[in-house]
Amino acid sequence: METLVFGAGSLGSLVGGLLAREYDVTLVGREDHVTAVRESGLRLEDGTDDGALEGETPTTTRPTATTDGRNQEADLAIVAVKAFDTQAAADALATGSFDAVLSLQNGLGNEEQLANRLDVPVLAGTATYGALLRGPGRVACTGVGEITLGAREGGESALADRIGRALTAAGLETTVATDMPRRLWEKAAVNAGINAITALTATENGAVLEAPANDVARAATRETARVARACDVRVPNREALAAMERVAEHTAANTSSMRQDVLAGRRTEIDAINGYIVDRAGERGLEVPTNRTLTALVRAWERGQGLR
Ligand SMILES: NC(=O)C1=CN([C@@H]2O[C@H](COP(=O)(O)OP(=O)(O)OC[C@H]3O[C@@H](n4cnc5c(N)ncnc54)[C@H](OP(=O)(O)O)[C@@H]3O)[C@@H](O)[C@H]2O)C=CC1
Ligand SMILES: CC(C)(CO)C(=O)C(=O)O
Repeated sequence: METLVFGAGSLGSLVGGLLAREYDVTLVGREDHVTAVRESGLRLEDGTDDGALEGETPTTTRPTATTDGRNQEADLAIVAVKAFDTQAAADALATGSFDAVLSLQNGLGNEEQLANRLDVPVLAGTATYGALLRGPGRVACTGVGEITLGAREGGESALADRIGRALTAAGLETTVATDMPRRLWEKAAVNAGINAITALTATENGAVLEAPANDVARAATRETARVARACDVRVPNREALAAMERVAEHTAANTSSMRQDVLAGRRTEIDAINGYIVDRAGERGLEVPTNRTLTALVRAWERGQGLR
């Protein structure tokens, strides 16, 4: 399975590096990383606390690497850019030729943007692997998780089954799911409850389990589940709240991706998480005051940094 990974940052380099043990992989990334990969290969390192990858890493794989994502050809294109770069990725991929495109991004609306621009099937996906680009040509797996993928509208998909088998054969933990809309919305409900709050309050994920942040996190999660149902995706409040608190408990000592972005002075994925929920709620005449406030505050921070 020839694979193009569009967005060779942390997640894209990890997934691309793991796949390159088995398949021809092309990474589309930035200059310094691409140069390092071309010169010395891509080094995969074990960044897990418990040495979960010991024995398999460090290892060096040799994917092809380029800074130009236009006019590429592959069986599969995996999109691993931040959500605010999805449209640019779609525009570049539209100049190439692929049998399928798979998003592994966080947030909502990425698959829709890709599908609106591309003539090939777009699959939905999520990744619970932890990845960190430690420097040019060096990526660490900070947590072994899994990739879940399937038809973006839900239901059976022979294409998703085929890609799922190929990812599994390359040693990636993979699940093919028939309920991707529910999974994406539930993940968004988790992120809506954790990411912006921890970014704004400079706390670790576990903080949302305790007063006074817990009320705000639960309100954001409940609002998200309500909007999901208004979009015909069945996400009961009880399940969304349980998922948010389960993830916060399991990752209590972790720094959320949005807090990491804020700490690094980078643009966040607020538009694809709380912001997306505000937009869908607005279209349906629903009030989502908690998500609206969190979105406004994170956008105000981004504006203050000159990031938007
Ligand atoms: N990291 C993780 O552990 C996980 C991440 N995710 C999700 O995966 C997605 C990617 O996250 P992550 O890997 O952390 O993000 P990164 O910012 O590390 O990776 C994205 C990379 O793509 C590059 N890029 C963007 N546009 C282009 C382009 N047109 N051409 C070439 N390179 C480009 C970026 O460069 P530049 O920064 O210079 O623009 C960056 O290096 C997000 O949606 C995230 O939420 C999901 C699960 C786990
Ligand atoms: C699940 C969670 C909240 C883990 O930190 C995450 O997905 C993120 O930080 O973006």
